Amino acid sequence: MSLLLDDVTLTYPDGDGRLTALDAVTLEVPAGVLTAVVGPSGSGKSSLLAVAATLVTPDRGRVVVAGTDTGSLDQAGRAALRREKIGIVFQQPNLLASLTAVEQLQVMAHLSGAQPKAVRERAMALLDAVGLAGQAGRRPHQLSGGQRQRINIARALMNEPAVLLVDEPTSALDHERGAAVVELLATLTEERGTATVLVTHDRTHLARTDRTVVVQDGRVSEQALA
Ligand SMILES: Nc1ncnc2c1ncn2[C@@H]1O[C@H](COP(=O)(O)OP(=O)(O)OP(=O)(O)O)[C@@H](O)[C@H]1O
Repeated sequence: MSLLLDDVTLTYPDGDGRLTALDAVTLEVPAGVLTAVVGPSGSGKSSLLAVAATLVTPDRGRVVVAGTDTGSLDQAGRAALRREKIGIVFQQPNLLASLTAVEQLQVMAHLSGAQPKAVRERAMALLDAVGLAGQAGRRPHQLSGGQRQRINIARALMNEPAVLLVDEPTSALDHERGAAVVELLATLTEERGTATVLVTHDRTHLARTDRTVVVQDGRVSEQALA
């Protein structure tokens, strides 16, 4: 088991009271499984990702990442766990304008003090895995939106995370490029054995995911495969 949310409740301050964003959510995501999370705006999808990423601490319940109960960690411990075990892909790639494709990946590992040669080899292998080996020397403005999102995904995999959390990666792409990104996520999840959670608005992508979870008013329910 790579990611477990166990009876997680998250509330935010709301006027004099509290707003319940996640309401006793239990979700297990095994290694090698691509789980889609869908639901209306404001239903709690981003909150679920933020809790899974250990960026937000729930009021109640357990978040277990690659066997570690994150409730037992202090802030530094959670930061280390995020660096080592969790890959996060946001909606917008947020690539650094002055760096080439391969450097966008290398910078991640340099931060954690790995050997430069091994880091470059790993970065090139990942660019190859996302179909961009030939674009390694290009800067973001020389790449398409779909290519930038592929680099974003490759960058999130640099530290070989057990858990990959992906927030609306296709929202800035046309349908065909979006479908190709979801296809890539499915392949990488299977090959690398990540426990992948994909938040998406686009239900046409669900055919390519292993499983769909619906969030409604902060509660999750399983949906049969489409
Ligand atoms: N920092 C915050 N403070 C207060 N309330 C918040 C905060 N973040 C989210 N909420 C509220 O919590 C609920 C769940 O929000 P969340 O962002 O998780 O939904 P979502 O499903 O990701 O929505 P969307 O699809 O629009 O991104 C909403 O009612 C939202 O208004």
